[in-house]
Amino acid sequence: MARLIVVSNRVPLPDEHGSPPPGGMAIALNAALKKKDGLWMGWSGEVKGEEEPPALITREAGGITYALTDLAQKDLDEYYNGFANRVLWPIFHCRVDLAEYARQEMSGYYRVNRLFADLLMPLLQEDDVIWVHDYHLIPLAEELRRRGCRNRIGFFLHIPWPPADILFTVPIYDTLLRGLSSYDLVGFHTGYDLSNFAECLRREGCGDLVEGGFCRAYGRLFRCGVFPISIDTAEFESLADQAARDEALQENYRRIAGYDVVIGVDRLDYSKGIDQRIVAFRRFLQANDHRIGKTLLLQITPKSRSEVPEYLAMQKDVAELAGRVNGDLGTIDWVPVHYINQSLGRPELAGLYRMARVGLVTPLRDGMNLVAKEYVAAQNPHDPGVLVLSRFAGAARELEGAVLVNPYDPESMAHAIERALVMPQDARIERWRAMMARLREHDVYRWCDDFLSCLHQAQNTAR
Ligand SMILES: O=P(O)(O)OC[C@H]1O[C@H](O[C@H]2O[C@H](CO)[C@@H](O)[C@H](O)[C@H]2O)[C@H](O)[C@@H](O)[C@@H]1O
Ligand SMILES: O=c1ccn([C@@H]2O[C@H](COP(=O)(O)OP(=O)(O)O)[C@@H](O)[C@H]2O)c(=O)[nH]1
Repeated sequence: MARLIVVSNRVPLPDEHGSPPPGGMAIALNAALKKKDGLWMGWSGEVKGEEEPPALITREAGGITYALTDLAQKDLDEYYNGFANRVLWPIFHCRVDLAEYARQEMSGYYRVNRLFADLLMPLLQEDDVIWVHDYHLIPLAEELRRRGCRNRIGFFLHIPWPPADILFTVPIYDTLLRGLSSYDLVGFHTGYDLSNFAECLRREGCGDLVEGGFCRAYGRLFRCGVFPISIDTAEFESLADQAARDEALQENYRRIAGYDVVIGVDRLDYSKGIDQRIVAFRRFLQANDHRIGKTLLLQITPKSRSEVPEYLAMQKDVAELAGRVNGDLGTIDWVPVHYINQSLGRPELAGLYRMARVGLVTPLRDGMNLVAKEYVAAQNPHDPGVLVLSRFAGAARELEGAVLVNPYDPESMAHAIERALVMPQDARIERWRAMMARLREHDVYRWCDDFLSCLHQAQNTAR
């Protein structure tokens, strides 16, 4: 049986009992890895001394082998905080204005990819199938091929692929495009991402899509496809049901239970449109006097990538904005914006999603956005809340029952919030059923199976 090797920057390690960590993708990949005697390789999350030689520490847990490497601070700064999160992340999210390109950081990015390839090569067996995840590791297949690797290698991009004129602002965009052509399958969340990718190849004159789900570029033929990631839908439904019956949890929520709750859940990231959302919520309150004192925005926002300057600046800006709205509009017994910088566990999130009458998911741009899907899966089928969703989230391509909004237009967002709050129950149920049918059929296990079966079919032209 061919083994499955998953490679990603972060590795979701199991807890001390060997259970997979929370997160639909981690659970689905864990299940696939267990079936296939698999191995998951990536960064340990630890920093090593500059002088310590690179090494892989392997450990077994729950039927899976984890192969982890520490990174030196310089590697982390240049590869993760630098090129990945100060060039690729902003540019792929169409924020050219925030990109800070430095040649040294780009070198660090390639150095860490070479390090991953060096460490992985000795572990590989002839029939292993390799699945590489995300923008941190675009060059990995090319590096593995250089070292003689002839295995099938798939790549999945979790963030959007940008339009050609935006990608071309990365000084080494052609190296990235060429790097992807070393894979046997390249997967995206949406058809828009795939067509942007193809447009980049065409404009560069180095390739195009060809019949049958293939792409020909840089002299190689490889598969390309659309694989929208999803959640463990059944698990989220059941977590929300349990939360609704959990007296301790309900007691915790007592203080907000009497209000109409509008919920936002996002990492503190500029791509998520959190400040635009707070501005829109303020407009909504100002335009709807009768909501004053009755409706609140519960914004759960764990801090993220705090070593990257743009993220650090955002921490201050969003906190100040929330404080200003509360200062201007709040009263002694009502705080309009509950802004929380903590990461909550899934059972608690599921309960809060269920309690909220509106899920406000308004990224400026997002690969998929799993929160949108979780909000839907957590609703009470007899009295569901309404999802207000940015048209620029990958999830908008699938969740047709959502109220779609333009996150750059605060007035239309304010209007959408009011529309969601007054929507009659039968309309809410109809919208929810359509979205839930999609999520039940296309859960994260389906995503994983679809990608892997396509990768198994992919003709390995490197063999
Ligand atoms: O690892 P971090 O730097 O802390 O960031 C967390 C993850 O953020 C990104 O998530 C993306 O993947 C989601 C699942 O496919 C998708 O729904 C979302 O739209 C994306 O933003 C990133 O791509 C991951 O690699 C990070 O681990
Ligand atoms: O306090 C929190 C906030 C978020 N999440 C989870 O983080 C994921 C966020 O994924 P999404 O695709 O929405 O965005 P990303 O952060 O990956 O860009 C979702 O599964 C959330 O349930 C969580 O577990 N606790």
